[in-house]
Amino acid sequence: MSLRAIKYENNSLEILDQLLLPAQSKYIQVKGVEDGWKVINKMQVRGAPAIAIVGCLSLAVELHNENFESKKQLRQDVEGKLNYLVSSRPTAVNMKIAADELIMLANKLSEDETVELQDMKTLFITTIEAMLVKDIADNRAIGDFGAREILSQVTGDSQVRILTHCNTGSLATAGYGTALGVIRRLHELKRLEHVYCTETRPYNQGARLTAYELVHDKIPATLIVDSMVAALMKHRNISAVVVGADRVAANGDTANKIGTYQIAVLAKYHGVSFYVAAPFTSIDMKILSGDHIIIEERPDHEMTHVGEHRIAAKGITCWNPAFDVTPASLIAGIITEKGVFRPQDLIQQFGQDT
Ligand SMILES: CSC[C@@H](O)[C@@H](O)C(=O)COP(=O)(O)O
Repeated sequence: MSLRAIKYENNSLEILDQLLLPAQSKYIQVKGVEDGWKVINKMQVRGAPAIAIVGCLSLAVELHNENFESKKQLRQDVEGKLNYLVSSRPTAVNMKIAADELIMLANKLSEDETVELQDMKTLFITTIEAMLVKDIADNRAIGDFGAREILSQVTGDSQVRILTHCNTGSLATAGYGTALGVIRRLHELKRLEHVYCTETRPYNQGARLTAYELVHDKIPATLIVDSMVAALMKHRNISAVVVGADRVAANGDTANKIGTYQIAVLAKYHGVSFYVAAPFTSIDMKILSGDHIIIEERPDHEMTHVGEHRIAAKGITCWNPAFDVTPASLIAGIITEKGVFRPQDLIQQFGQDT
């Protein structure tokens, strides 16, 4: 049975509380937009694609139980709530892209005189529900393109050793995962010798979540702490690094979990190919470079404590940016559901969205 971070059935939404993993697997109910905003902001659900899907589904649940007097009222309601959901976490672009698309749909439907109020509401909800299915299909395509790309760099039938960072699996998406999807696909093809996952300080998404998924799926894996990456590359003959993304700029600069940038620098030094795996919903063609990405800063508590246990000296100040930006020049390829692109080819192929 694959792990399910998001359960959505009969208009009821539940998410696996990722703050409690791996010690406890407990689902919590999301009854509407206010709950949606809170579970995203508190990181009970996290990972760029999962944030967007849970945010939008929380709106679908709320809409289902609401009555509207006019299409104009429905349109205003969804616009306000989507903008509120976008404010829950700033760096991942997926929620913003989903909100912009849904607001455009709401505008179109409210102007279309052939569409009745009830049909508008139903269409809106079914569009949101389709996101869940599409994300899994996209992740499987990412997995396949990524595995083929990595295997094209090795000779014969040899197996590969991959390093990944943070959590990009079933827990960060609707299922299967992005970078972890590539790793799952390599394992399915019996071409994965071993995967190394970083602990991913300060929030330990690697040690708590990726390690949990790898053990669950019986994928040969080893945990390292973040400061071991250079030694790992020197001693363990890593074939490639694959990480996810929270936002890819039009020039290919990529914001991802803090620590990604230093891994990319080390990969360059050691001649290891560094890949980003992300769906198109993580690509922000509206911004030219990573300089325009807002980096979320999280509370000191996440650094000074592990759970409720304080590990840092009392009185010390902290700097806790949750993400960093890896320059496009360090990225060998961006693995998407439409294929693998060199960062510099994104603009040429898809144009800047102004
Ligand atoms: C498929 S998820 C890709 C990224 O969102 C992931 O690596 C990451 O950085 C998640 O950060 P988080 O702060 O846990 O939401």
